[in-house]
Amino acid sequence: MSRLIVISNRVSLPKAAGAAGAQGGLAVALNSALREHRGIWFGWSGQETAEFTGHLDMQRNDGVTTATIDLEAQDVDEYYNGYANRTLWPLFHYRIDLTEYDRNFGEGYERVNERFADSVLPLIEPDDLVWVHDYHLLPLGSILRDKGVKNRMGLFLHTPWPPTRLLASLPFHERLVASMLEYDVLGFQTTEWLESFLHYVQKEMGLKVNLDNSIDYKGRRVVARAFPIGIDFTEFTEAANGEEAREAYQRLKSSVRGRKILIGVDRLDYSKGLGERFESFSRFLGEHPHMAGSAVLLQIAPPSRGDVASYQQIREDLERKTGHINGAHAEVDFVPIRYVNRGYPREQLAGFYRAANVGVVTPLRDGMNLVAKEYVAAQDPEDPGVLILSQFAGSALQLKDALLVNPHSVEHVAETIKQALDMPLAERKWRHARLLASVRDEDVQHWREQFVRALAGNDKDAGVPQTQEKAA
Ligand SMILES: O=P(O)(O)OC[C@H]1O[C@H](O[C@H]2O[C@H](CO)[C@@H](O)[C@H](O)[C@H]2O)[C@H](O)[C@@H](O)[C@@H]1O
Ligand SMILES: O=c1ccn([C@@H]2O[C@H](COP(=O)(O)OP(=O)(O)O)[C@@H](O)[C@H]2O)c(=O)[nH]1
Repeated sequence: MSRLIVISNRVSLPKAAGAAGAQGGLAVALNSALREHRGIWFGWSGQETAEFTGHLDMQRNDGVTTATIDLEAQDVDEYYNGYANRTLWPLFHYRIDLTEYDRNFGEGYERVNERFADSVLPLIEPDDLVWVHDYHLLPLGSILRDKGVKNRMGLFLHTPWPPTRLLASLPFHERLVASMLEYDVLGFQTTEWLESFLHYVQKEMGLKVNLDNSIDYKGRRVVARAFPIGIDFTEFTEAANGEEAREAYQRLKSSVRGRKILIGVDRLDYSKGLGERFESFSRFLGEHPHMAGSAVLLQIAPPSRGDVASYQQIREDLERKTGHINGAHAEVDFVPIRYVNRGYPREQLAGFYRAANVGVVTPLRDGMNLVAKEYVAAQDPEDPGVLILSQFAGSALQLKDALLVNPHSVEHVAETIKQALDMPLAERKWRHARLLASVRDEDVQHWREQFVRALAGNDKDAGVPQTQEKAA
């Protein structure tokens, strides 16, 4: 079996992990994938230095070998806060109004991708498979090719891929996409993002897409497929049955004194639709006065990317909105929205999910959304909660038995909250059983095996998830 070199923007180091839960779905998925596979995980340490040295910090923790570099402040500013999170992230989440185009960001992005390439190069051996992750590193494969790397290389994009007309607003978009065609495998979360990508290469680059969705480019064949990411189902269900989860469950249950619980768990990001969610809950409370006082929304929202202005703005907006809604609906012994700006370890989250009657996952756009899958995995099958899920999350293509909503429609989400709280046990059970089968069968191991098989070049039909195929 070939060794795997995994490269992502950030590597989650147990020692440097900081606030629990702030790491997001990518780190969670890669940690569990790498524990299964021999190899190295390379990326940024998350630390800033005065000057870039290229020093590699190698560590072995919990069965995973990591190699990290520090970046200098200007790199972090222009590459991570700049091009990655002020240009590509909003654009890929259809927020052209928040997308900033700044020449320095583009230069910083290219400089850091070069630095990544130079630093990881000595670690790559001839038979290694190189697996690059996400929008931070789209041109890395092409830079490595220029430096003589002949290995099989793949890219997995964790975010949506935008429609062609949106992407065309990005200066030098052709160059960016052409650089991606130096990979051997391009993986997307869903068939929807895959189709957008293929549309772009046909319409903007005039390339032909073969029947198996491969593209012939400069004498090489690039395979493009959907590989929906999953959770580590076994690990998560074990956590959900553990002592820490039980304590968290009790703590939450006893604090609400018989009221129904709705739960949201999201990085504090404008793509997660938190403002619309709070409005919907407020509308529900206003429309059903007899139920006001009998349901609580617990929103866990660890701060994310706090140096970026749009994230500071959404934080302020949500604080104002929560204060306003709580002021309007609170009683002396009851506050309807518990808004918590900190992260929790997943063992505790599992207990909170299990205690909640309704999981509210309503992003305006999301590559996948692992919280939706974790909520399902944490339920008691004999008395499960109900998942309300945005039709614009990648996970909606698999979790079709959730209550699918349009998160922009406050009316629709408010009605769906009522439907979820009123749902009879029999319906809750059959919906949950189907959701659970999908979360269990298309887990993170399945995702990794499918991608690595395609990367190794010995698959014929890998990567087309059964449930998504039916939807397409
Ligand atoms: O590293 P950060 O800037 O703190 O952000 C955390 C991660 O956010 C994004 O996660 C995506 O990956 C998830 C797993 O595939 C997926 O479920 C979710 O829909 C995506 O938004 C980002 O893409 C990652 O690179 C970040 O690490
Ligand atoms: O307090 C928290 C909040 C989130 N998470 C984890 O962060 C991940 C979020 O992944 P998701 O795909 O939902 O969204 P992303 O943040 O990657 O956009 C999930 O595994 C959550 O369990 C966590 O461990 N603690």
